[in-house]
Amino acid sequence: MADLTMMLESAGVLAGAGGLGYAKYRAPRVYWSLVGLPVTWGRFTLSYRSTMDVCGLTVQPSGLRAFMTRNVARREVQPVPPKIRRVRPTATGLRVTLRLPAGLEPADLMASTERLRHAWGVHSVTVVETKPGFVELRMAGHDVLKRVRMPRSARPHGLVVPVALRQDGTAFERDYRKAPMALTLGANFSGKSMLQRNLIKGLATLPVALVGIDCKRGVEQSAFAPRLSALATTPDEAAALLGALVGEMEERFDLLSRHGASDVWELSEKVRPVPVVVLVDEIAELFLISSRKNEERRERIVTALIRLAQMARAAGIYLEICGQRFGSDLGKGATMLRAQLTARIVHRVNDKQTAEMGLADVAPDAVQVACLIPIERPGTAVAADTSGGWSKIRTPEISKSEVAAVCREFAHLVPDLPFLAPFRPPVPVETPAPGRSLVKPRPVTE
Ligand SMILES: Nc1ncnc2c1ncn2[C@@H]1O[C@H](COP(=O)(O)OP(=O)(O)OP(=O)(O)O)[C@@H](O)[C@H]1O
Repeated sequence: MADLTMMLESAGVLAGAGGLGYAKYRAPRVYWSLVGLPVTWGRFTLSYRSTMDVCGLTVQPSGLRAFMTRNVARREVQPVPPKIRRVRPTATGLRVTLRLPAGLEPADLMASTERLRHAWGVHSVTVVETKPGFVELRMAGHDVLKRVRMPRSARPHGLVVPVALRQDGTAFERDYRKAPMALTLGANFSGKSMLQRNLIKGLATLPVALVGIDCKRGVEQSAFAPRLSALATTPDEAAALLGALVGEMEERFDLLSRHGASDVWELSEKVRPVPVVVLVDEIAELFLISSRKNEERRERIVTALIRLAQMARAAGIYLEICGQRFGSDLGKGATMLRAQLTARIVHRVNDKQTAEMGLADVAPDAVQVACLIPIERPGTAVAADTSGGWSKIRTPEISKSEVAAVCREFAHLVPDLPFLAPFRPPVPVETPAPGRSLVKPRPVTE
């Protein structure tokens, strides 16, 4: 019934808009549901066997099956493709679940995605292993990353935040329990801050403490002050804040050992400390030093970051680090820290070396893809997952004021954490009067 209503609505839109040609480019979802989907489904059904055959994705049938075909059905024994288990249309594409026969593995299909996409005339085909022996072919009918619309079901929950759309039309989520430490790289204007905005918008609604480190004097993060438990806007403040986080991590380890737990998630809700997400806007600001006297501060910052990256997961403290580059050129400790940040997102880069810094150790085949992200598609990136796979993603565009409004709405969720109290940011005044201060200090509650 819902489908019928959608079709009728779509037909109305089409009639009003002036036809298929218009819809194909201006309303690709409407075009897909009225034209693309039936055509692709038909094409797929009719050509499935022959396409799999020419792509080399068939195997000889088992001995019993070959015997039955030869002697009962009295037909010539033909190689068989993976069995289709389910075909499911979506608003942007078609999903097909396949049972792999012995002799085929997901990598065989992954290597043929270009050929499959041309054979069925779709924008892209992504192969995802759903469980051993099963894969899902995700066909996207059009370029869903051109205008990002997140699936309606994508909502923050637990410690999972949907932050972008994948090329196959599914939501890309940051899951802090699965991938606690993350690194986002990208050139100037590639969309790193947009990704952090999307993260903060989602995290703000969850029961977590948000800690910002934005040494560009807080230009990006100070607007989110109502929902931040702490904000450092200079390297000196960052050094003190990171020191406090290391102290808290050690106290949480004492708590874990008193309860015989190895992770905060093993503790009962009553004693479990609040998860803390630390968002660093530009890592280079913490590593680079302008004079010798800053060396000691740099040393403290780098040591604290490495300790947090190595151990803080169990204490429920998570790192989300952004930067333009992150290699040995940042100096001692940089590559060691990078190795601990296993969730990687790489936006458009200026040179292949930067893409390699982010992806070579976790998803080497994605390096070339990151190098080809066009400048006119800000917010597009390659996200590597912890299993060695990767996907092309793009964040939804969202304004700073929209995220600031969410932060104000959920300001009541700022947890009471005394160790962060000295670092609480001043809360921006919503509509400053001319000539008046833009910020007012937040009262510190001990
Ligand atoms: N997903 C997106 N869709 C559309 N526009 C975007 C997207 N992401 C970023 N942009 C635009 O691209 C520009 C740069 O984005 P952003 O500030 O996030 O980049 P950045 O990598 O943080 O840059 P810098 O390193 O200079 O701070 C902004 O004008 C922003 O509006």
